[in-house]
Amino acid sequence: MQILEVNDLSVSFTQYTSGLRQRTIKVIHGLHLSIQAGEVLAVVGSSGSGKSVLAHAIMGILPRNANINGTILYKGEAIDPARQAAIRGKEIAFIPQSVNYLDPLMQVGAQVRFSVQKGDPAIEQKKAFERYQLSPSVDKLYPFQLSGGMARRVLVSTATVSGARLVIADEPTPGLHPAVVQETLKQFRELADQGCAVLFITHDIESALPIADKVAVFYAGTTVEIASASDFSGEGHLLRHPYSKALWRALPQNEFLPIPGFQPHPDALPEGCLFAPRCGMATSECSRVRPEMRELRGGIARCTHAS
Ligand SMILES: Nc1ncnc2c1ncn2[C@@H]1O[C@H](COP(=O)(O)OP(=O)(O)OP(=O)(O)O)[C@@H](O)[C@H]1O
Ligand code: NI
Repeated sequence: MQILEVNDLSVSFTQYTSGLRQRTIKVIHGLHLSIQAGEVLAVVGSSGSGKSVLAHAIMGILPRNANINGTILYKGEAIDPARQAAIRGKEIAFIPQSVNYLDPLMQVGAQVRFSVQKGDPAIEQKKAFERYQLSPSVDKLYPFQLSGGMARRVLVSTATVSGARLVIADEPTPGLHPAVVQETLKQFRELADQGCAVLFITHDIESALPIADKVAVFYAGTTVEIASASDFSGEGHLLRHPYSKALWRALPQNEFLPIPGFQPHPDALPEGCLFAPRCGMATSECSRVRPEMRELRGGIARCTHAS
């Protein structure tokens, strides 16, 4: 069953520059992706590629100056702001990139109990605290009394006790102890195995691969490839898009080869393929025409030359 489907999504922000002059920058464009029940989709890509904006668009928590086009379907039904508000925290759980999303005026144990939808709130909260190595005394603390790592573990607890059908985790693990990272990843896999769909945004491809079914590679505001996690192996020959291959080869445990050049800024995107200025395979056609996503060897890639 398809839990989440994003079709031709674009997000732009209107900003005031000098005086009353406005400018609009499009930070997500032409984005398609879907997640089935039972699936973990990892979303990777460099800083500023639009991963958090996508998460916020799905949750319905973008700021007021955002304009959204395209459709977001949850269980086959388009979601509008009213429905997003109704299912947020219940059917869709969110682990935000910033720990500032915790309610500053509520003790954290109560926040976790408040999220429990099935079973006894006190028991479920206790189990989650034990799983994430939070001592019982943390129950009565307020968010400002927590370290960054503890606050992250509280956020993960909140999402995992919620019984949500879709979990969106935006970089949930930086700064956490390796054992807690492993526990969190294991929990995502278990949630998916119980029928949940998990969208897992991360910088760490390597640690996401063992639990992910698919990987979506973001570049400059859109997906350039969606591949099976198993395609990320060896020298990356199974990957389709030159950027995914370059990203894979750039990992220290692989060839540690940096990618020359920079990701373009949203207000200065190249006319053709977004990656053409940095791509060794680029031809003159690549600088003129922006490729659409196309199916290729069981995955999807946005590249004219990929084979
Ligand atoms: N409220 C906003 N107003 C204007 N621009 C924004 C706003 N929020 C995000 N952006 C821009 O949108 C682009 C995508 O940002 P986003 O936070 O989604 O990146 P990201 O892929 O999550 O990066 P990171 O890996 O660093 O978290 C960036 O260029 C960012 O500056
Ligand atoms: Ni982000």
